[in-house]
Amino acid sequence: MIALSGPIGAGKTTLTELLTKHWDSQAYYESVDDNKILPLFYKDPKRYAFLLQIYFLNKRMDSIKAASGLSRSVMDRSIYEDSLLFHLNADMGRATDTEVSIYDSLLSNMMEELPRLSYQKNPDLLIHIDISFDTMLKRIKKRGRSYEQIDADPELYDYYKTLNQRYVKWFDKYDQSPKIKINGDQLDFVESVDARAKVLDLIDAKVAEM
Ligand SMILES: Nc1ncnc2c1ncn2[C@@H]1O[C@H](COP(=O)(O)OP(=O)(O)OP(=O)(O)O)[C@@H](O)[C@H]1O
Repeated sequence: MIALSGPIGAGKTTLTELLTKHWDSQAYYESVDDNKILPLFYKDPKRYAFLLQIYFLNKRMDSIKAASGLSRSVMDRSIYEDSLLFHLNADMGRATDTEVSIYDSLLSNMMEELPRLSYQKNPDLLIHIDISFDTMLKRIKKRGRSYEQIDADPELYDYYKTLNQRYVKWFDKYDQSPKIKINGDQLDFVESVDARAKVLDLIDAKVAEM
């Protein structure tokens, strides 16, 4: 099982599609457009931050159970990033200490690897797509999901900026599995065929050495 990570608009969904076509393996997507809580969260983050995390935690655990054990299955986002996002929201006063501590302990309880379980919850490889803050803003604008737009809510600018910075530290510290970083600014695999081939080569080489 392989998990992708990266900031909003990094291209996780596209890379999941590319990889699973390339390997003829199974993709696990968390549909953003069907998520009824996400627009509510963007409108009133204080009220919906905790509920949104419980929603994601539940959904991602479903994907982990389905994807685990399947060779080269790919999840379009890792469960650990939810925690990164939730902590950022909590630091912005959108969740209480009690909610954070319940979330943290629930996550660690759910992710504990038990020898008697037939499936493993941590991925075999994490593929992280690193994009700069500028690229992130451009992609968010280009994609045009209404609730993500800074024009509609200027406070999102700081939220996105801090999020992007926290991703860098998060990836450096990540140690739950082997990992590889793709420079999404230099290798625009969404637009460029050459970049696509290079990214697939990099990932194939990493998988071969595991
Ligand atoms: N745990 C979370 N807490 C708060 N918001 C979240 C969380 N997970 C995802 N989101 C929000 O959901 C939306 C989709 O995010 P995500 O990065 O998963 O998909 P994406 O932007 O479509 O990714 P990509 O373009 O890389 O395929 C974003 O607005 C993001 O902020």
